[in-house]
Amino acid sequence: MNHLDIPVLHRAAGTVRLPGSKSISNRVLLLAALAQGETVVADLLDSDDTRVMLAALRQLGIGIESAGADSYRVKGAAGPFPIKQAELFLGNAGTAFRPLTAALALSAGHYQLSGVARMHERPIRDLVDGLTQIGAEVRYLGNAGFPPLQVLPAQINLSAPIQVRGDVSSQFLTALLMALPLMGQTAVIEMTTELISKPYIEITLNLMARFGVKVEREGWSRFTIAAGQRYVSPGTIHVEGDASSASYFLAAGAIAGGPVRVEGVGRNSIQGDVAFADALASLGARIGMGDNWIEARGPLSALIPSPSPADAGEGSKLRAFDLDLNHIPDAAMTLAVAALFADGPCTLRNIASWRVKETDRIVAMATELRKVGAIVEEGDDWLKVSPPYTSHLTPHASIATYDDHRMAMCFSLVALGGVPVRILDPNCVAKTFPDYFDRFAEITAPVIAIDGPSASGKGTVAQRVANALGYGYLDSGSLYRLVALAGQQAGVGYDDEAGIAAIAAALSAEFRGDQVLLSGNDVTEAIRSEEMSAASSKVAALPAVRAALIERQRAYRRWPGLVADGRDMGSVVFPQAEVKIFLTASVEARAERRYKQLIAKGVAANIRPLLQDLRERDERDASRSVAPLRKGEDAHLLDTTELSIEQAVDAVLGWARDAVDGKR
Ligand SMILES: Nc1ncnc2c1ncn2[C@@H]1O[C@H](COP(=O)(O)OP(=O)(O)O)[C@@H](O)[C@H]1O
Ligand SMILES: Nc1ccn([C@H]2C[C@H](O)[C@@H](COP(=O)(O)OP(=O)(O)O)O2)c(=O)n1
Repeated sequence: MNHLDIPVLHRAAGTVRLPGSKSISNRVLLLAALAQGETVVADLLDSDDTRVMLAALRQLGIGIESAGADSYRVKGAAGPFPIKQAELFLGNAGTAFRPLTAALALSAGHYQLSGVARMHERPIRDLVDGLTQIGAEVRYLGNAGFPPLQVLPAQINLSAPIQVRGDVSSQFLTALLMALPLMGQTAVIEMTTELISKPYIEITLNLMARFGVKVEREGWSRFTIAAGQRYVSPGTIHVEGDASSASYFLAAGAIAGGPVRVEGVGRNSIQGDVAFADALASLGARIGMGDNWIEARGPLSALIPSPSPADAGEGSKLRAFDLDLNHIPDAAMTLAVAALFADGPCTLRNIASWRVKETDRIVAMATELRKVGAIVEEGDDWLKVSPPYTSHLTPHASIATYDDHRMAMCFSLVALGGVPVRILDPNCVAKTFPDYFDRFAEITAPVIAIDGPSASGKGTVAQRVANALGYGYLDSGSLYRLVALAGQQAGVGYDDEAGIAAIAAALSAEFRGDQVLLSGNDVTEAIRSEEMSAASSKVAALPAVRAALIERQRAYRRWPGLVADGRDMGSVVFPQAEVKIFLTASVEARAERRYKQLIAKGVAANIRPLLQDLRERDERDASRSVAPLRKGEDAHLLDTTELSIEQAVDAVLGWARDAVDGKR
């Protein structure tokens, strides 16, 4: 079976930009389609479900254009869909199928809705019954109670309240609520059974309000949409990051030092799962929150006085917990794995819904947690997890994931316990977060940052250290050199900041062994010319160019680790690096090294101009306004003037070992 091996991880720190929330993405698309005016939907989730929704809306006559990465401009119909006849194929996208059924039932046209075989096994009777009560014509084309469906024009009558069950899925209520304002009349919905997943209805009501329609509710049993309301575009709407996806990163920060920051959700979030941060805080994690971000760090250790705030709390455990988690069933899974890192037995209560999700998550969780040494008891609607008696997790466990994206994501946290772990069928994360493991690596892979002036030996030492440790290697200077060369080829002046930054953002660079390719062409030698050395130093001084290259550099942070060399690796690009080194040598020694390098390559060289050039470049790199070259307080100084390459490499490896030992 396909698998992913996650190596031993000691620390989690960094920033993750979350993918858009699935629940919000498809709701916003539909509301924008029905609204009056044009809506720019920014940060939309790119997933199967949203692609299906976009295609269906276009087929129904809604003008939708791309407005940049993950952004769309939706021209609202200001009412029901303009196309009155359509056959829609909606794959397995429940978040498209249900709301579209309701909106089409009120659009006075002839429609057919179908999906993949699995979609035809998913019940829809409660919604169809609700629509039938108000006179809508919705017919089953296959098995009664299931898609595919046919929708016909009908006379809608809203004089009596619509009676709907709330205990199977809250999506049926969401679908009705979003469609009813199309009629412009007063509409009332009454729940006949207890409503589950209330936070999801809160999302629906909140988004409807953003589009100008207010729903009055009496508790969670009766909802009224007053007459005369219609959807109006709010202009631009940003889709929040997915709060359930945030839980893995926040837990990683709480377990393994942090700080880990997620961007895209925060204090103003409308998603119930942000309450996961409160749960983590009750375990002792230190949580920070802004409007659009949440940050987690490990608990402050009460016993060990910490020498500096940065070290505070490292190594201290989470507090054992006993929590009712009914309000955050998805994010609660993350807590079950976090329990491995607690100081005693932990109980998760009121999680019966786990039994009817992608798999029986109570059984799955208990089975897999035992594989890593946990002591687990389970009940109908609870789970009790105790860390292993020895407090050492079992290494090399093979974790089954049950075609459940959340199982795969949760169990990645095990590696933070200092043991390697194997995740079986890791691609199941594609359901909500296709590049989850890459993002997780970007906050957990150890980084050795080596900065210093030209010809100090950074590249030579960094490559040898990377080889010795089996880590990846990033020569960040080559990116600036590539930008300079691409700028020259495109005829853009080095003082045209916006022009060069655009080139940096779109740079098509590839490192293949020792070869460097620019747009597919080998430029390994070309970027090393003295002309490009000088030009790269110029483009590197442009703040917009540096900003454009940051994410690209961070994406090199992969398991089992990265050695990165440059000027601002430790200060800007990887401020959380485990080991930071400022590598230098006297300018004379450096000039002599360059001289020897050039002669060895058969290039005629002269020591004086080399000295002059180095001094000028040192000056420019050290005096620029953004990310100037200088030794940070937290960096080790390594002066190689009198050292051999081996001695320099040994010094770096020694610091790297100390850093890991300190984490044990
Ligand atoms: N102690 C040393 N540490 C690192 N490199 C050294 C040392 N002594 C001599 N060198 C040589 O210095 C030259 C410049 O190193 P390089 O890695 O290209 O520097 P940088 O990446 O900092 O510009 C290389 O040819 C390298 O072999
Ligand atoms: N992280 C980095 C890496 C390089 N730069 C700048 C500094 C240099 O002038 C150019 C080229 O860097 P490079 O490391 O390839 O140059 P040297 O090999 O040290 O001469 O880019 C930077 O500003 N920030």
